[in-house]
Amino acid sequence: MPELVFFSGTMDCGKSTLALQIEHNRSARGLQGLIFTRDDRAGEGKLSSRLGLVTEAIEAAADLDLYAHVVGHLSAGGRADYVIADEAQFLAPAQIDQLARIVDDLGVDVFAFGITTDFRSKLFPGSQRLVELADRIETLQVEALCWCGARATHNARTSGGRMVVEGEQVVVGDVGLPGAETGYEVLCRRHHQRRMTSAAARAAALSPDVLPVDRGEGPAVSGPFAAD
Ligand SMILES: Nc1ncnc2c1ncn2[C@@H]1O[C@H](COP(=O)(O)OP(=O)(O)O)[C@@H](O)[C@H]1O
Ligand SMILES: Cc1cn([C@H]2C[C@H](O)[C@@H](COP(=O)(O)O)O2)c(=O)[nH]c1=O
Repeated sequence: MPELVFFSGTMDCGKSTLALQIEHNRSARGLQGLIFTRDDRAGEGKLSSRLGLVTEAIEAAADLDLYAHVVGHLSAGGRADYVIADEAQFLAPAQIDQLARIVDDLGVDVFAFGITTDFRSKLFPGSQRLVELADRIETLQVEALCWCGARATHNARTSGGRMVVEGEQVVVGDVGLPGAETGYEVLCRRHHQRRMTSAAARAAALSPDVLPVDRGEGPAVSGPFAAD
């Protein structure tokens, strides 16, 4: 049975890498897929992974009817054995319905990849629709980690290094750029709720207000993986 599968996780957990692997394994066996993406960091019409791989993709602009596009491709004699949709959180809910229709009316597997929640831990509309419609939701197996060592489950946005909780839902950006005007950091829920990024944790550990009294028991533990 063809399926609509939603591979979800935080930023930087390997979604695009998995999309590229699925594409590679299927095309290596002679299958032909259509790859959609939207607002990839590498630029328009690209599906890119932080491991350095990138492939051409169809930019799924807001007004692109994904179902009509696949039908048009088939009508013109093209093949579509499967469909990949990366950055699916940016798709409109109607476009997710179109993905479901590709599965149900055309009998084609659709693999969608995206983050579920935004920097305020609110659902993206496209991800909400995927949760509502997907046959299966798969959580990525490679865990992205919070600075404390716990599994990262939430995406924080930083502005000039400080976590922010107000702003536009969509701002394309990357993790690992703490000084950037807009950056992102993955956190566990506890530290997302407390707005404690790695920089904030480091600053708190260095603050004289919270320095532990030295009782001659060795160095105080601070930084990543320290208990807070
Ligand atoms: N230099 C590196 N060496 C090994 N693995 C890396 C390196 N850089 C990134 N990765 C892996 O790539 C993952 C991010 O992959 P990517 O597909 O870009 O994530 P996503 O699409 O979920 O944002 C990281 O979680 C890590 O496992
Ligand atoms: C949390 C959050 C993220 N984004 C953007 C930032 C990136 O461009 C993508 C996620 O890409 P990834 O391959 O999963 O790392 O989404 C955003 O626009 N708004 C947010 O709240």
